[in-house]
Amino acid sequence: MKIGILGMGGIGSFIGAKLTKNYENDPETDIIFICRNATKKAINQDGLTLITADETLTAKPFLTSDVPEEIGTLDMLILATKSFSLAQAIKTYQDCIKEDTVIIPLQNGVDAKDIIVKNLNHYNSNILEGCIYVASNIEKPGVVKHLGGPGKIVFGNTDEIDFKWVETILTTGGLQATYTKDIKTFLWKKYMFVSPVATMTSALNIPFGALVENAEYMRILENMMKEVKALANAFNVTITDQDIEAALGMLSNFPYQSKSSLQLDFENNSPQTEKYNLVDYVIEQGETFEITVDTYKDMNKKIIALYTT
Ligand SMILES: NC(=O)C1=CN([C@@H]2O[C@H](COP(=O)(O)OP(=O)(O)OC[C@H]3O[C@@H](n4cnc5c(N)ncnc54)[C@H](OP(=O)(O)O)[C@@H]3O)[C@@H](O)[C@H]2O)C=CC1
Ligand SMILES: CC(C)(CO)C(=O)C(=O)O
Repeated sequence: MKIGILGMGGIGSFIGAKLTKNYENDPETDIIFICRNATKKAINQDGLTLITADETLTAKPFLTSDVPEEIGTLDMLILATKSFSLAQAIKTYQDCIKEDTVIIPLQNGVDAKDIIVKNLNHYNSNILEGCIYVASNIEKPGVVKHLGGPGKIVFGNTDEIDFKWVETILTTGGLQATYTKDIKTFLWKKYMFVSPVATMTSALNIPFGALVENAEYMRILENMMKEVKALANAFNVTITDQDIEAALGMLSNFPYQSKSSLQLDFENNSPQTEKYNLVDYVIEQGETFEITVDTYKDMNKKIIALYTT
């Protein structure tokens, strides 16, 4: 089995280090890190380092490459780029994907599968959907720190094909992974937390703790969650008021100074951010389905004023 991980940043490295360590003595399983430039150079030189609270793992994969011919065709491809890199990444590694390659995207968002389908030049019935519950960031190329969260992967599909066997491959590889046919609900529930929190903390330029301690901010956040709930319903996914309560409560589990990755990307003047997937997508789909997303529109105006003038 040839497993490729595309994008060796916070998420890809968390997954890649564990899979490599757990499959290092298995001659039948090759783990391939698909990365480029400084990351590729650092991993080739020193291996990939994952720093966790309990241990520091150094992993040397079967292959580190950004050359499709060298990578060859893959049996499984885990997509761990940011959302804005997904379309180009699929186009670049098109030849590594055969008809039955199992593809698992883990981006924050609900449209990764649509992006893959749009950019793959052939039919593939094995494009799954997924998400990961973790906080893991690049310290420097080839060195990644697991900051918290269980690292649990939830993945699945909604058609009749059974991919339970993929769960066994991932768990044998040292990952917490759960296969579900209800993946849309998981994706939307995660989105219903990540998107409003990222949008609001970016728009107001405040850490998570400053949201929690302000009742008016929490009321606005709840409105945004309700707007996502309405949108999920338009996609035939049920989000309940209890889910919203739980999401609001979850915010207090983060340290006061926590910031969303969207906010950090704005602060760091990153050339690209996930704003489209986390903010604009809700507004765009709201308009398509004629769902009121006024709170999102207000916050979007603030984001534009704060970061693009
Ligand atoms: N980090 C986290 O804790 C969490 C992140 N997420 C989500 O997971 C996704 C990934 O996030 P994260 O890991 O933080 O992102 P990072 O920016 O840390 O990593 C993305 C990596 O993808 C690489 N990449 C992009 N395009 C290509 C390409 N064509 N070929 C090879 N490598 C490529 C980038 O490399 P390069 O530098 O060369 O461009 C970079 O190393 C996002 O959607 C995020 O929202 C979800 C939960 C938590
Ligand atoms: C909001 C958070 C920290 C939740 O995991 C996240 O995933 C992000 O900032 O992208």
